[in-house]
Amino acid sequence: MILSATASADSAGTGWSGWVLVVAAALVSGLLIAGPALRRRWPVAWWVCLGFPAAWLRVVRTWRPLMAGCGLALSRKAALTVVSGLVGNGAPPPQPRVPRRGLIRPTAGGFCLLVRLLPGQVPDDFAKVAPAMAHNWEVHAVRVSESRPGVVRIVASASDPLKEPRLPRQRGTGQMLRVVVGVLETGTRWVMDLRQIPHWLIVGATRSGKSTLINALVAGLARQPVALVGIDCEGGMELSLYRPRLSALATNRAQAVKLLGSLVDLTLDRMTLCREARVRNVWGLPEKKRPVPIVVIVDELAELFLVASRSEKEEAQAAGTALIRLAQLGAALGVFLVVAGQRVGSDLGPGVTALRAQLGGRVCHRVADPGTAEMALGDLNPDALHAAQSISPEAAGTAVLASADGWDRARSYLVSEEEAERVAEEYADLTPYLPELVGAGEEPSVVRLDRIDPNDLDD
Ligand SMILES: Nc1ncnc2c1ncn2[C@@H]1O[C@H](COP(=O)(O)OP(=O)(O)OP(=O)(O)O)[C@@H](O)[C@H]1O
Repeated sequence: MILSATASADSAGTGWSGWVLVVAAALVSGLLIAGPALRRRWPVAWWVCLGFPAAWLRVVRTWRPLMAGCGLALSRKAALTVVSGLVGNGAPPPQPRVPRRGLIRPTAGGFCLLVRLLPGQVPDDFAKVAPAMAHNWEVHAVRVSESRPGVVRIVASASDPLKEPRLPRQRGTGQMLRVVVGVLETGTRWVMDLRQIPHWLIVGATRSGKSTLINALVAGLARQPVALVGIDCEGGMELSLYRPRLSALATNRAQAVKLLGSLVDLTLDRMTLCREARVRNVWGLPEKKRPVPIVVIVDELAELFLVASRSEKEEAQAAGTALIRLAQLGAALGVFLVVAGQRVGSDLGPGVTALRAQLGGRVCHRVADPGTAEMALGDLNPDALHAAQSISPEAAGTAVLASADGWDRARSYLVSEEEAERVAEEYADLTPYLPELVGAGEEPSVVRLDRIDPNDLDD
């Protein structure tokens, strides 16, 4: 009786495990068949279900031979080898030591892991063999950075996230002055955060993607309670698109000098306000008293600095000095600069290098001359220079970003001029009235937009 009960339980158990095996096999084969379609339609789901487990297996399987092949394994002490040879009676000598790796964690479009360095190794030793790792693990790219002393972080991207960056459904970050403008090579969002890095220099040859990036930035900022001011000395051809959402726009250098002068005065007034309230920046002021943040967008820096005749020299110097003062004072007083240019070099004028030093955020698209890439990235991160110089013309919108913290490759979302224009029109009601710029507005072609009744604001 007992025997027959055990036998029936056994057969039931086999039945269950059989079914589990069949279902698992069906699931795996279904996933394999639907794999390519799944990858196209839901890349993250594909990566989690199929891509990551396969990559995990490859890393685990190849870690030791890869480290040995790349010269990152350390052979055991000679004495130990001799002793093991004597004791082990001809047994194979002990394996060389390889760097210890931590857990392999999945990311949105790849995986990352931490690796402890062996004695005598530096992070550069790993950075040099990153291409070998990428080939071995069959991933698009591998980046190596120092995580903390003695430990490196290896980040692998399975495919190139910059190939076709998809516009996310929600582009806002919910925070003021932070805009998601594109995607980073690591698969994460590229956030331009003006509170963290207040001033930016964006360079790139013609058709490299500067305007598209500015479109993405403006489309994000236009929805926020901030003032946008444009300086476009090429007759306003680029920035006049956002005209309904701009609090002021200068379309030639004479107007730009006037507008920049007014902005410097406004900044000095804010300084007095902060001093009287005994706070160190506008963010320390009570919300009701806090002045509206102003983002000044300068398109084509060279137009401000270039001098064709002697008479223009003074104007160019005045524009340069005002920009530098704004950059120096603005961050704490709620004035932010985004300066774009095709060619930025010290030959434009003595103020350019001083201005560059104040623009902490750098974005370098494909450039026509190495000097501009050097100007944008060279002083912060020489490693980024090579990456910037290898951007191809087909990859418009791709850029190298650098700040004091490091560098990244990224690509902006393709926000067309029509889309930017539509957003500017839609949010025109949010355009703040800036009485301080009234002086600059006296020139007929400096546009001042009194979209908001100042009395409403006072309430
Ligand atoms: N992020 C992107 N993704 C895909 N295509 C892009 C991207 N950025 C730019 N492009 C393509 O490149 C073209 C030129 O871009 P854009 O007008 O931004 O260049 P630009 O550097 O401002 O040029 P210019 O200095 O001549 O005004 C766009 O019309 C678009 O087709």
